Amino acid sequence: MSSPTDEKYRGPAGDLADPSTTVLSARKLIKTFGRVIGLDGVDVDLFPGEVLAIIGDNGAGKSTLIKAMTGALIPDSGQVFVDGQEVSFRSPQDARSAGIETVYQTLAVAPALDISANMFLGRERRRPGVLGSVFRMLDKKGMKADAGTSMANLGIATVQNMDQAVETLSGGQRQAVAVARAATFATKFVVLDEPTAALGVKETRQVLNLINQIKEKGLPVILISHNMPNVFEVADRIHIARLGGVAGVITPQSHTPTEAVAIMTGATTLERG
Ligand SMILES: Nc1ncnc2c1ncn2[C@@H]1O[C@H](COP(=O)(O)OP(=O)(O)OP(=O)(O)O)[C@@H](O)[C@H]1O
Repeated sequence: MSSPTDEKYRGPAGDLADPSTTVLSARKLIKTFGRVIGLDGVDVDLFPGEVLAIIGDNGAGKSTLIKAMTGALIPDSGQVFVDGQEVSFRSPQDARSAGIETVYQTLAVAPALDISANMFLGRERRRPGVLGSVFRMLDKKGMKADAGTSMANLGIATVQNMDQAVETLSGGQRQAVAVARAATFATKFVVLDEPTAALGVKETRQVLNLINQIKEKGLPVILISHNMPNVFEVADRIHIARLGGVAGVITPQSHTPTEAVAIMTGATTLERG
């Protein structure tokens, strides 16, 4: 029999799911860097339509976990399932082809290019007919229109002109372009690694709104963040990474931010069932 306190700390959120019911599942992921253990047998589930936050102290293994699930790092062992099918991504491009978009802290935007060129970077669309197939002409008009529609659909009203070079945008607007690009091309889920770390209050609000918009579109989101108020505002579940492992999975309803930090730092242990 468990006491109410045990129940609270165990929570329903940490039970592992059948990968056939998840968008993404990782099982027993291990990644070492020489003697350093990056991942020590980590399990993760991402359910349809949810925002899953990944929190943890510096060096807890958050980035390594994301990279090992999205082809940027190849795990030493373990399994990754997408829509119930086991995958083994060998590169980030493999994951992109499978409908997974990741926005890293170090933004992969091309500053000198305009917004629509950035949106379609690496996925440039050619003009129809011989103009595209023989002369390799780009469908700039179509890309511009679609970039504008994507930004508008995501409620990004502050960027008016798709011809504007990305280097002239504010940090928040640049982040918005990167997130909009991810949301436009992802068909499975979007991963955001510290999307608000370098942003001011207003810009952070814009990115949080974007996360909610992506969720409303039905795309699940994995959000890595150190910002507890942000995490508690947008996450459905919170995966707490610690020392290469998992300290537990909680929800904003089951725990307070203070309790989350205590679990994250090892001051409290989250008992698992
Ligand atoms: N390429 C690498 N070579 C050697 N060690 C690495 C490498 N990448 C990560 N590590 C180590 O693996 C552990 C987990 O690092 P990781 O970057 O995943 O942590 P994190 O939780 O994302 O941290 P932060 O919040 O500081 O970004 C750390 O001890 C780190 O030093």
